[in-house]
Amino acid sequence: MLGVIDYLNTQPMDYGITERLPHVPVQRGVPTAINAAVLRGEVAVAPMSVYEWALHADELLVVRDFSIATIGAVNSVNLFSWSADPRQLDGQPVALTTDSATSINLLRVLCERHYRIQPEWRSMASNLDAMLAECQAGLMIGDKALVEAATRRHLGERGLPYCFDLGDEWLKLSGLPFVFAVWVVRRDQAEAVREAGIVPALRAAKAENLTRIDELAQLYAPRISVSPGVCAKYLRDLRYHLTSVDLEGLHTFLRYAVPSFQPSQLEWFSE
Ligand SMILES: C=C(O[C@@H]1C=C(C(=O)O)C=C[C@H]1O)C(=O)O
Repeated sequence: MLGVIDYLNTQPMDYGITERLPHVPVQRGVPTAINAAVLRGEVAVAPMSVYEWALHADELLVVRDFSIATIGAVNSVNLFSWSADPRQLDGQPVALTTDSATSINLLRVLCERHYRIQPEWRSMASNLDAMLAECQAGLMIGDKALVEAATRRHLGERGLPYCFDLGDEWLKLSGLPFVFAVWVVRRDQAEAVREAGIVPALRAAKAENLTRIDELAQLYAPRISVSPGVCAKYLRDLRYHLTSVDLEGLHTFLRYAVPSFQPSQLEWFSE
């Protein structure tokens, strides 16, 4: 079973994959749902939040050269806030989307090491109106965050919230790229994944789709009601590889976020 995160950012790996792998069942969902399906053993290969992978690295192999990553602005991991400076969120209620495992921990790291504040965290569904009615700020990810950042709505009487891109904030702290997700294979299902040819199919889809970004953007834009231009720029600004500088960013984040993780626990999936 293949897991797919139902966001625009995974389209370069996922578009056309059911035609390439007609006999492989696919499960779709938000990152936390796919993370849980992998850990339960229902899904053998999927993109996974790097935070969750690091907690379970001994059960999982990592596919070489696949990621959802950024250098600077990512455009879809945004802290919407009534405060003009994140430092003003000290002691304030801040909502964290239940869809994310990596980005919520990126915000925790930024608060600890960059802003030096301690907000009061609240887990909430990805609804910006509800988050900002209850809290001083709210973290959103994925398509909903992309749409909110592209449209910048006024919310009730308080008007337009400030918007901080966590890709940018991480670059300011570390000077490095940030890796949100890697593709993992369950160690106990690696042989079945190899036999089904899933990773070569993902690799072929990625190679072809990255040459057709405008087409992917045109097809996806109506689903989220933003322009194809916004979708195409979003896809072009993201990184889908795991080069040595991405790995440096990943290991730096994990040193802060998952101190028990050792880089030697990273084991590659052999194709
Ligand atoms: C950049 C993003 O990366 C995602 C963020 C994730 C997380 O925060 O756990 C997991 C998978 C990625 O799809 C995004 O979805 O906006």
